[in-house]
Amino acid sequence: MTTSTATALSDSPFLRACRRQPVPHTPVWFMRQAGRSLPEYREVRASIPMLEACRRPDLVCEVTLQPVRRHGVDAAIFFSDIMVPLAAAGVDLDIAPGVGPVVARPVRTAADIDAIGKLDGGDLGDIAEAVRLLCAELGGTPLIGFAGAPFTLASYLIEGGPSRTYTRTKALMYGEPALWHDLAGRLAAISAEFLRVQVAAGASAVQLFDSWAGALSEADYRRYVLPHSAAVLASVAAGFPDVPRIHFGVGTAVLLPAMAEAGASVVGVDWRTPLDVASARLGPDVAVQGNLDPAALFAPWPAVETEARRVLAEGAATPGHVFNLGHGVLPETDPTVLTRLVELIHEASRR
Ligand SMILES: Cc1c2[nH]c(c1CCC(=O)O)Cc1[nH]c(c(CCC(=O)O)c1C)Cc1[nH]c(c(CCC(=O)O)c1C)Cc1[nH]c(c(C)c1CCC(=O)O)C2
Repeated sequence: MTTSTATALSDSPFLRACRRQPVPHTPVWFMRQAGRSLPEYREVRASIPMLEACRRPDLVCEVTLQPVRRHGVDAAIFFSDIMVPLAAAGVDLDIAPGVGPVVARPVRTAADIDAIGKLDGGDLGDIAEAVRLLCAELGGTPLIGFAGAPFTLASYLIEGGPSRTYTRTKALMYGEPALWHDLAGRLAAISAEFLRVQVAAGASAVQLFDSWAGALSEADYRRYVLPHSAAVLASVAAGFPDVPRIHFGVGTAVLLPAMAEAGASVVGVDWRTPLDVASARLGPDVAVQGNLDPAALFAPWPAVETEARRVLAEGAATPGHVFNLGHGVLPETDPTVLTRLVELIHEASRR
């Protein structure tokens, strides 16, 4: 990387906001900005299964760049899936269209847990290659690397697929805590390695997705989950102290302080909690990311604008704000609304 690229990156509004430094405008990117809302994405993916697409550096690079070109967002997020490192560690799984992750043999016993392999960075050469290609193309635009957090990953492995109630996951957690901690510890090591490979290859920040942690009480989160997510974030902090760590989940109003304590520099907030309220709970040393309701993008533009301006105003009352949705872009979203939203955020927050 040239010195001027390194300076441009370090001075980028996204990384400055993560560090709670003054910014020329509020940075904005969208979870799932690369994906089915874009016709150019659907064209590239037409005949290629998701997990295969994730292992092709040229394709990952193209798809990651699509929303940066189209919307002018302030950061790219690496195109992959939270299940990719588990597949690389030998778990037999698929990503079924319209369903999500499906695990061939759900993990329920000590033997199942023992069968989960270790992830060796050497198995992720194509991931590192894709990150390097991307960083060269992105120049001064930061790339966010990501991984799934142990609870969210465990829920897919134990349930065998998506779940609304997490009954088997919780049954293992409450009923066999030693097995639970063994599994969560292994998943933490896999996620940490996935993040390490992305950052070592050039990613400027990381996001740990604990999308489904909101299913837990604060006490259970602290007891069964926090130590494992903290291990993932600590491993990034130890290797790359200057790389911001974003920690995100849905329905986490009561978990926000614990999610920060796990070692986050930025906490992602869904639309249920106003950003100023979230920030008051998180304190002055943590930035916030969010939190426009993804469903609000289906309203007529004046209503989208009103909601976006409210989020900006609430974000302005925090130590640092990265504008985002409260969860991922829904596949049916009109991409022209996303472009218009980026323009609005940049203009309305210009200082
Ligand atoms: C829920 C889900 C998973 N995996 C999948 C689903 C969706 C099921 C469906 O709607 O058909 C499958 C999946 N994952 C991804 C795709 C392709 C892109 C798309 O269709 O939009 C597809 C089809 C990309 C992804 N999957 C993920 C990313 C990275 C993060 C991002 O872009 O924001 C991408 C590009 C990460 C991911 N992957 C998963 C979770 C829980 C997360 C964390 C983020 C979240 O809560 O939504 C599991």
